Amino acid sequence: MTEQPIIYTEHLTKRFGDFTAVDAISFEVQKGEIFGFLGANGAGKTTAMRMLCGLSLPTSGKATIAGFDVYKQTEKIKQNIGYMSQKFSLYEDLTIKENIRFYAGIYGKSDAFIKDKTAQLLQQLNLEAEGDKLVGSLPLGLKQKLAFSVAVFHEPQIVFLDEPTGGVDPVTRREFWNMIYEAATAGITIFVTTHYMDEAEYCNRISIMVDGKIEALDTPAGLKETYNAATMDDVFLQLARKATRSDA
Ligand SMILES: Nc1ncnc2c1ncn2[C@@H]1O[C@H](COP(=O)(O)OP(=O)(O)OP(=O)(O)O)[C@@H](O)[C@H]1O
Repeated sequence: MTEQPIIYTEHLTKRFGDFTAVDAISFEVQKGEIFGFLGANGAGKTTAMRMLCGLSLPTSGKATIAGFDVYKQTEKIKQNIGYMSQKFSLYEDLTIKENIRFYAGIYGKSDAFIKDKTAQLLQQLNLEAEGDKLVGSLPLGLKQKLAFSVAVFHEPQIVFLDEPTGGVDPVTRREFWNMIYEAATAGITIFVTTHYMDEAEYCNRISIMVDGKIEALDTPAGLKETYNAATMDDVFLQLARKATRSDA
């Protein structure tokens, strides 16, 4: 028997007035998968992701996240997911420990859970002595790794990452992806947008959006074969060239 997909969408659509930002997308993601969600600027990725996170109601179509309905069970969805992006992450004017406590508190974790897991997290990031430092004083790469750790702190079923490594140096991006792999191995499903094609190669499967539609969806190897391309960069460019949207 196959497991229920952890993310399921069918003709999921979002219109703003008469503009269709997300146009009838249908796909499934399995538990523990690392799923890359690619597309040129303006393709509709953020709009789609906001619907999947229960932050924005679809205009039409269906979607369930961890079995919860995106129309009726948005609170359940929020409890079962983690989220981070380059734009929205930690509070710069709180310390590392304060940030952890704040986010863990939102998810109703016990003091004992927070204490144990905080020690574990600080050790993993080699930050044992830095817990009382302000997050604003940390370098960007470290801030992003910390933000990821905080996004999965409450052990969500899925974590949504919106361009999590934007502006981060290649070595730190590599380390960041090691953390993603560890989380996926622990059973957390990863849904990630990125503009870096080397990162796309690290995903189990990738979808590529063009003008609100999913134009391609496969493994990196499968996409390269279909588009007769040597690299993911080449696949992406072939598809992105089809875009007609003005901000794409
Ligand atoms: N609230 C809104 N009202 C009207 N149009 C919107 C709104 N939000 C997004 N759009 C439009 O929908 C389209 C898709 O935007 P979206 O931000 O989802 O794209 P994206 O693929 O995430 O792009 P980027 O990589 O630049 O973040 C764009 O043309 C954008 O201008």
